Amino acid sequence: MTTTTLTRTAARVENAVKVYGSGDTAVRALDGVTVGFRAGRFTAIMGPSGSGKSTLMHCAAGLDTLTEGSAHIGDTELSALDDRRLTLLRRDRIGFVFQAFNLVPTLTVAENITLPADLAGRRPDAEWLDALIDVVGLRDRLHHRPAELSGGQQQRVAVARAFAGRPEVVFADEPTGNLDSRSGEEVLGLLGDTVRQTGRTVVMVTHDPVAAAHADEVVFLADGRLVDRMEHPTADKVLDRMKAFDTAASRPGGPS
Ligand SMILES: Nc1ncnc2c1ncn2[C@@H]1O[C@H](COP(=O)(O)OP(=O)(O)OP(=O)(O)O)[C@@H](O)[C@H]1O
Repeated sequence: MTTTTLTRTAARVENAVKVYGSGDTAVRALDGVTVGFRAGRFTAIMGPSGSGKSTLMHCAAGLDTLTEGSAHIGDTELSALDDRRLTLLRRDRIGFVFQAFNLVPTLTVAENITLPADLAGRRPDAEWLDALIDVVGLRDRLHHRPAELSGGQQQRVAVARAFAGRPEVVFADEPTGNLDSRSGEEVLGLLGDTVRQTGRTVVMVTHDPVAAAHADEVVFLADGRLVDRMEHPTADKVLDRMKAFDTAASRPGGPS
């Protein structure tokens, strides 16, 4: 039994293979990845460009399907769900933050945050929302529209929206990609604070060692394979590990 199966995981994939295309042009974006994302923690997925980070996130979150293997949110195996139930699972149990903030420009900050719940016909938990608004520091902006906010503030709204429904896991794909470094730091600090203050789970794809250093743990992909995990990362340690991808010793199947 591996550590992964002994620890409670909010999301996991087992023997995940993803092949895009077919024949001569087929790309094996995931090549047998088994990884669990621990509940109540902030995990970063790192790796060189094209290593399969976004593919892993999309398949783990039910935005895309695996070619082989399985993906689970909690105890639910995603391939067992039809399209309708998968849509409901994404809506009810997962939050998303993307590089583009994806806010609705005609709605206020408050309306954007509660939009998923409103669309689902659910009343958001008022106490939870109230606490969340303080964590993201948007109380004095609730009646503004996205265009009246800075990029960093808009991404804070997207973070609040992702957590508003108390999801089991929030997936973030390069959430600071459109932000200057200071705003990026704020959003990353916010993701970490939200995890630590609320016990929620975040899985973030990034190629930036400074961003990864905000996480509790980093998992490293190379050539579609999981090659390492690192607890308590620092930017320097992550950068050093990334540099090692160029050496033969770090290649899958190579000496460790
Ligand atoms: N829709 C697609 N069709 C064909 N190939 C794809 C598709 N999406 C990704 N790929 C390929 O799969 C591999 C993994 O891509 P992926 O986007 O998951 O990597 P990544 O680590 O997130 O890269 P980056 O850091 O550059 O965003 C790459 O070779 C990519 O070109």
